[in-house]
Amino acid sequence: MAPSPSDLRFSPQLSPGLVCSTHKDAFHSLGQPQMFSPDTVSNCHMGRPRCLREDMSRQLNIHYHHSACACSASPTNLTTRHESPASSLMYEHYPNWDTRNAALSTVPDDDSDVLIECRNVHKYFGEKHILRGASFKIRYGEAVGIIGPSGTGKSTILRIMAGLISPDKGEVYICGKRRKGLISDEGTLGLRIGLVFQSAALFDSLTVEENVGFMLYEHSSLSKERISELVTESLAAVGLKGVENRFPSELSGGMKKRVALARAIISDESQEVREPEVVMYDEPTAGLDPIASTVVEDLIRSVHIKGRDARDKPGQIASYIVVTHQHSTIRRAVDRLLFLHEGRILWEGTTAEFDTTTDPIVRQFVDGSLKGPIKY
Ligand SMILES: Nc1ncnc2c1ncn2[C@@H]1O[C@H](COP(=O)(O)OP(=O)(O)OP(=O)(O)O)[C@@H](O)[C@H]1O
Repeated sequence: MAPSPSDLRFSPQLSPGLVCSTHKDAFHSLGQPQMFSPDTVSNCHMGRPRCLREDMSRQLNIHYHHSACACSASPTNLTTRHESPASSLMYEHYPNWDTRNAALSTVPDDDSDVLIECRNVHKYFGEKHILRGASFKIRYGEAVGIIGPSGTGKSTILRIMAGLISPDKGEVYICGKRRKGLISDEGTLGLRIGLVFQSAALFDSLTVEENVGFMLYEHSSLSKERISELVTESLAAVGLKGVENRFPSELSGGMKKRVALARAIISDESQEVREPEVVMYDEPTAGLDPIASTVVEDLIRSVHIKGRDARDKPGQIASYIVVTHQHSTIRRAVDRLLFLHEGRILWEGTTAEFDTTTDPIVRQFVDGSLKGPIKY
């Protein structure tokens, strides 16, 4: 039954044109205080009160533009959280946003949780046309696997999403905003992206502590002591203790992967706004024995927002993407799969659908059969 106005326990006054920084949607108040039920309010991934969805608003008989959703935060609430006026919050995240036209945004309502989108991405290496129109979306809260035959461009698409290389054609959108250059060329896009390389890519001449805290030592205003504490916390989250002073050469392969993960998840607490984070793992279990693989697969799950880390605290990673060839990793560490073939997404579905698909190419991959359309 739809709640009646008497069920509503608080009534923040909405500010015309205020943008929900999570979903880039805007609402226009109708010149009157609007009523919201606490039931409709939850925290978005930026830690801010989250949008009301359109269906909920209909139920509550709240009127606003049909394609927009309403951020339930009051200006006061936002001011308190971010120490900036609500209006400047909007410009901080969406400097080109036109408040008059905000509700006419073409961003569809059901794409409001898309963190990364690749649209028709192409990449050449010399004469080789590797990516040939890869298009897909990564949504908030997802655990996505990218699979497919060798050399089809899986690592390349990760590096493009991470902003390490540019596409030759097509676009990458980060939280709805088009990425224009490489990660080093641009300021914040509202999302942190971590890439954990297959090799772990640790600096051999630096200790574990220096490796994990590298970005903070280089770029944050935090004290050395505080960074050291954060490094210890980050290592604890991946189940490592007392290894701060070791060098990478003194670690096993599985430990190196954990250290690389700790480096990906450490966050700069001196930043005013904590952005959500997507972590990408390039073959995280390659070269590990089956038990070490299981440990890493569970670790990947544990630092996700739907998991609990080694300290039994909720994970911080909004979404993650795993490139893998390992069937155990496909089944244990991800929920949705993208099958990349000849530079395009040929198939996508859940891990359960992967097992039952009749697509001949994907089927051959599932079965590991030599018979089928894929020839080596
Ligand atoms: N920097 C580069 N310069 C030239 N060629 C490259 C470069 N990076 C990748 N390639 C080529 O692009 C193709 C795709 O490479 P990529 O590593 O993305 O494939 P993959 O699907 O991840 O393969 P695998 O499953 O074997 O790891 C390969 O032929 C590779 O040799």
